[in-house]
Amino acid sequence: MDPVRVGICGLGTVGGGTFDVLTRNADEIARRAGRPIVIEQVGARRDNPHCDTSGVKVTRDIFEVARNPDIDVLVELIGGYDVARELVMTAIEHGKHVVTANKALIAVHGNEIFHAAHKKGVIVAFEAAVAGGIPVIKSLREGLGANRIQWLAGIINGTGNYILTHMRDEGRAFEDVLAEAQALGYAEADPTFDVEGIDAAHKLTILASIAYGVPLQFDRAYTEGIARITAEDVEQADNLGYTIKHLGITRRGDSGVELRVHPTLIPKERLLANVHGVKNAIAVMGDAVGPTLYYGAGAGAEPTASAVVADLLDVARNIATAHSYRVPYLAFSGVNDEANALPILPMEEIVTAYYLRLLAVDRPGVLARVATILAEQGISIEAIIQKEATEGELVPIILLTHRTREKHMNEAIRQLESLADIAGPVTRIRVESLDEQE
Ligand SMILES: NC(=O)c1ccc[n+]([C@@H]2O[C@H](COP(=O)([O-])OP(=O)(O)OC[C@H]3O[C@@H](n4cnc5c(N)ncnc54)[C@H](O)[C@@H]3O)[C@@H](O)[C@H]2O)c1
Ligand SMILES: N[C@@H](CCO)C(=O)O
Ligand code: NA
Repeated sequence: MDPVRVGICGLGTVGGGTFDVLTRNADEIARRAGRPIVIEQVGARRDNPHCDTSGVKVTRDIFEVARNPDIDVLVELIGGYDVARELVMTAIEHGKHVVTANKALIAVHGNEIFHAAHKKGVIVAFEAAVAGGIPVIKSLREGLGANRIQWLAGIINGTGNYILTHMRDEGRAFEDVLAEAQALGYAEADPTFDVEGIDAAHKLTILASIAYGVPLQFDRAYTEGIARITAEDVEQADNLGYTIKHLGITRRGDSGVELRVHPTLIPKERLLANVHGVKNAIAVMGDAVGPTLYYGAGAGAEPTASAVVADLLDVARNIATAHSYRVPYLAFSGVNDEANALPILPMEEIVTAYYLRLLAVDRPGVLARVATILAEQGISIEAIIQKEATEGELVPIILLTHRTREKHMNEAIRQLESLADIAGPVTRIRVESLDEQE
């Protein structure tokens, strides 16, 4: 059979890894695909010293690849929103299939891209965009196709988990570990995307669309980063039997879909609490299958290339299949714009448990006043820790609450912060039991 001719745009971390894996495993990949998958052209601003591109056409103009009639599939690995969007739309206009690792692109411009691709009858594949090498999109879209997905929760940013792991285990500074993650090629071009949860929210947006059939709605996702987690909170969480992880969580209820990324206390015995370093893991709850878990490297050159090349294999196998018989982009037939009108819930409407840390003046009755405010909002306390104070010192009070609606917690925190007995802002970290029954 004719080879599938690939044009790789962007030869950085993932582009370089993809080039290497495709070259190194060419024979085995060809046997799997039933035809060779060949790199016809590379579009890159500069050479990658790790890649031997002799024998391949190299251009500095990536749009030349998008228009090249000898290319069947454009692999977009430049990253970012605008140029990547233009590149992918140009490739689609020219009838090319597209493989991308760009979650920002899919989460923000995916609805438009899938519409254009659907019209043209071309494939847009993006396994590498979520959780790097873990085949979670394929699992959710195909393997779990029988299920009504109830919720999913995951560690879906490798850089953030790498930072949290090394800060906790080695007591190292945030900036120091971040620089290491950047040097290893894990971080986004703008690493605030990693630490502020934007990257995780891009990925969660994509997962929620595939899980429930809702349109991509990145602008409705709630995003909170890891930069404000303190060593004290890590220690207190540990004392209470929890680990703090940066989670993306989405849950489908009768009135809407929760879509949120934030630091989360999870029971230490959960598998997700034991996912360390650059590893990612996503727990998915389906009504028929029950809980399933997907684990592996969430970032890095070759793990991510593994997903890019798997998508190329899918393209090679489906290139001659009529478009209407292919697996839909977001799991539901069509492009998800009318499939499921369930709204994304505003953060005030989500229901979860909370960890609170307050600094109180050591006076009789403080605890009672705190408990009254919580009770008035219908919030019940599961556990409380109050440390001994030395004369005149502020004492930390740590509270774990039962599940409540976020708006009630917002009001309780507002009232707690206005108490004369409470100094400074109240620290709030959400708690998820990730119970299989929930
Ligand atoms: N690094 C990872 O572990 C990882 C994992 C999963 C997904 N991704 C995604 O993969 C994509 C690429 O990430 P990366 O880490 O390889 O980034 P990178 O910065 O290492 O590589 C991007 C490359 O594209 C080139 N480039 C950018 N704009 C260009 C243009 N207009 N013309 C020509 N070349 C251009 C850059 O010079 C660079 O070499 C991003 O969308 C990222 O989110 C990365
Ligand atoms: N910067 C991302 C790359 C993988 O998507 C991460 O650290 O998870
Ligand atoms: Na993946």
